[in-house]
Amino acid sequence: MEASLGQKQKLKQQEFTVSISQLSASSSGAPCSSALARFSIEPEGAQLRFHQELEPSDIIQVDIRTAQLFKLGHIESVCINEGSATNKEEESYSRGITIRFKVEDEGRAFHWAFEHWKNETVQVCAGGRLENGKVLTSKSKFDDKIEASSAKMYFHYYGQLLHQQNMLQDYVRTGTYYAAVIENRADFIGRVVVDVGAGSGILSLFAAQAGAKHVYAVEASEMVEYARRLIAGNPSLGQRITVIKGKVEEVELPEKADILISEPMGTLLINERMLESYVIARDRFLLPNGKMFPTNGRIHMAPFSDEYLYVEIANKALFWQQQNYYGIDLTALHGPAFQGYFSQPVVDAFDPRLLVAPVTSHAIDFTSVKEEELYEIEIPLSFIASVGTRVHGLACWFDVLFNGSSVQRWLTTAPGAPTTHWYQLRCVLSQPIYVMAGQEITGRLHMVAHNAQSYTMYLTMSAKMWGVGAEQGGTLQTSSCKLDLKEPYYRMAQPQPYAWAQDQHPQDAVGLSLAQQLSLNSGASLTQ
Ligand SMILES: C[S@@+](CC[C@H](N)C(=O)[O-])C[C@H]1O[C@@H](n2cnc3c(N)ncnc32)[C@H](O)[C@@H]1O
Repeated sequence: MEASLGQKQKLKQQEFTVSISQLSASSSGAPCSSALARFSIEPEGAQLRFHQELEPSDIIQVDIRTAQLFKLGHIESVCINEGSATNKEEESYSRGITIRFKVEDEGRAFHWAFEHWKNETVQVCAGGRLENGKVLTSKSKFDDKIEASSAKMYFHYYGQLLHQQNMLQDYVRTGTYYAAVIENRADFIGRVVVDVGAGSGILSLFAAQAGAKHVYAVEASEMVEYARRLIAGNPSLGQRITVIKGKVEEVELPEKADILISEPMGTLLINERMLESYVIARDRFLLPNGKMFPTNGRIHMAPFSDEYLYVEIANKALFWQQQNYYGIDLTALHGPAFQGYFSQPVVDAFDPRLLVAPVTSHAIDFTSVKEEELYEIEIPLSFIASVGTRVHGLACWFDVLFNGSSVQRWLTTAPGAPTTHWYQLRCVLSQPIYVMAGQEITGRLHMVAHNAQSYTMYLTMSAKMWGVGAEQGGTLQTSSCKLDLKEPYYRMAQPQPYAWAQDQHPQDAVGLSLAQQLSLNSGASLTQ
């Protein structure tokens, strides 16, 4: 079944052997006959034709754009359409064709193919008006909010095996997923699972290992071809996995899921805006009270002090202080260049001893958050400084929880924990603030989603009045910055265990080529 789906792009058709009988106002209860159901692309759009074995000339043509398919039972469906028999006079009444499949899986595949080819028609008719007056649009929720060029680069990136390998080789990540699934077999055994953004298909295979009845692996990039191969190479698991190419915002599935599994986390949890797709998949495919793996996530934040990092960033703009660059004074651009460097969040693994106050957290419950709530995230900040120091900005990281029925497992990207390919993220203030031990630091982190699958970050941090006059309120110093989460500064060459940071300062790892930075992380090239 998978092979013929895979070849569809080349063959431009897909076939199923079924039994059919026709129901209509004028002919009821016609006998069942064996037929070849063929989906194909014709000049007028995608078509479904039934070629009957006994009367090969009697072809029943179904216009998928207007037809509807309903399940009658495990192996029986009905297709309601306004088609015509090609060898007969035009008939203008609606009719039903009962379709019987040999096994349930075949019916499931047929339903999937029907919806898939219908979508294909929608693409062909993008924005066009159909004869029945319905306006079809190819724009999905994803297309509405994401710039086409961003999506193209994004799915191109994930279509390459090397980037999937990079994620698979993050053993903290993949090992935690494996443990969370296998330790919670009870949540998978006999269940229908949807893998949201399946990539290589690894999580679908884990779900099948844990005893899932059926897994729908939905993936929008060209990685589906490799996922199919990987799944076919593990046949005992693969027979319970259907790979579906498309965006979770657009594909149709033949049944609802008991559990969703996904790895939608980008840098700082929210980069790439895939959490929104996870939430849309929940609303489209998950049964009420179904489970989500992961179930919820938290963004953690704390002020940090890192003189080396600050000087390193400030020094990057020194180039623009040259007054005689081939006879040209560059200093007019020093200001914007300086601000530009400080608008890049820094991604690296830092020593948690750089944190200067206890952590504050922002929780997101994937099972209940509304998609729109992820468009703009506002986090009030309030910390008590543990030491007197210069605060250079806000350090951030995240974790997610797999809230299984048997075991609760956290995947953390915290500083000091084993390093993941997400590392941690730091927003560096161009104007550091001075604090005394015990002084309150307030502020806010405001993140606004943009159509290039990331966020603009607005950070404000203030040191509250201290000592005499403090009772009047008021702030002593305030520093703000605007950053683009899509343009981080990747500061590390290789994923390192945390032990690295204890005897060697992270600053030693600076000066990477762009190529090195690109190979770092699943988010890296997306951000260039
Ligand atoms: C971070 S990767 C995870 C891949 C795989 N699940 C794993 O854990 O190794 C996210 C995958 O989701 C896919 N993806 C992102 N948004 C999607 C969407 N809206 N619909 C379908 N696939 C999507 C990407 O192409 C990518 O392969």
